[in-house]
Amino acid sequence: MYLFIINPRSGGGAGHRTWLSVEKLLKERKVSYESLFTHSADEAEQLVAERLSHQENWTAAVVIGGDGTIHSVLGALRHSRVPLAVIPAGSGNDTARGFGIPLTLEAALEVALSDCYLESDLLSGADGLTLTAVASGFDAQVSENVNTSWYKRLCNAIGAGQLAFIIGILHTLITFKPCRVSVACDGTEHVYETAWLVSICNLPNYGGGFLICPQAKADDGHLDVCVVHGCSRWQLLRLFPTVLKGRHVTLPFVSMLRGRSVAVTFAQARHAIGDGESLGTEPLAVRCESGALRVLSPQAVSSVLAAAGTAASCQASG
Ligand SMILES: Nc1ncnc2c1ncn2[C@@H]1O[C@H](COP(=O)(O)OP(=O)(O)OP(=O)(O)O)[C@@H](O)[C@H]1O
Repeated sequence: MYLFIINPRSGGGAGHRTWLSVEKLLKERKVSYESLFTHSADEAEQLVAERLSHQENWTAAVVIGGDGTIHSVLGALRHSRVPLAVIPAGSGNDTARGFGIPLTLEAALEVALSDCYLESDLLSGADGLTLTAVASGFDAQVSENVNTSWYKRLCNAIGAGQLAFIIGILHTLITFKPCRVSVACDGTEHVYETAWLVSICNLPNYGGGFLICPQAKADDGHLDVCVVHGCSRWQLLRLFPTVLKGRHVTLPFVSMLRGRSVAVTFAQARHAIGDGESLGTEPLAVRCESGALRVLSPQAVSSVLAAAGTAASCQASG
């Protein structure tokens, strides 16, 4: 039995439209399912936990929505052994990209109905769980600005979600000021005097496909950290095209760190986001919860083929 969790307003209404098409395909294929429409993150966490506890035989929990919708059910799915599947219907869809899940409905549904999952790490902090990345500083401010903007709705309406982030970057570049930050990685402190951003990543990408930590792997038991510091506004602007390909990592004003626990304290209050959702402006303390969430992903197939004993599995369909 599959549990479909639908956020009808993700992607500016794409969630609802996607569900109508998916439901048709499920009926054609005679797949057993239950559906759950959710209207807020809090409601979703509670309803999903209730549904999962009512019966034992869930094959997967399939989210139709964007990164925020997936974020809302992490607490309910963590350690449940019910795998998460994703049919992307958001504007950024970074979770889907990071797990190699196709962005087209039919192909994503094939993955959701398959049985190959990765045992993904989760980022755990005072504000709960995050799957993709906890970002603080400039890019969190971009997200805050985009999420409260008129241009996000317009870009979603014309199917150009990524364009909203580009507009948001330019908007934030004019107003944001860098400041001192302390980043403690597995207890070792690194201090940067004029820091723009600190990103703690489980997946390589966020912000609609930017490869901020290109070497990050969901199932490696580590967090990858990118710090951008000591550069001018103009250098920061020129950095963004390089991030699309992950080529920024060798620049002199980019520092990459790695660890299992990361604490970030800015000298001035700075916004943070997890999976694109606001985490407020308090200092961050994030640790890696190894293999805490099963995720149905095409990457699991290659992991299984590549090495025995990897944190991935393909089982007979039930
Ligand atoms: N389970 C949920 N049901 C309904 N609304 C939710 C749920 N989880 C989060 N939300 C709210 O809906 C908003 C939009 O959802 P979501 O983030 O999935 O889509 P998006 O913003 O269009 O895409 P993306 O996050 O991929 O850019 C969230 O920012 C949050 O405010």
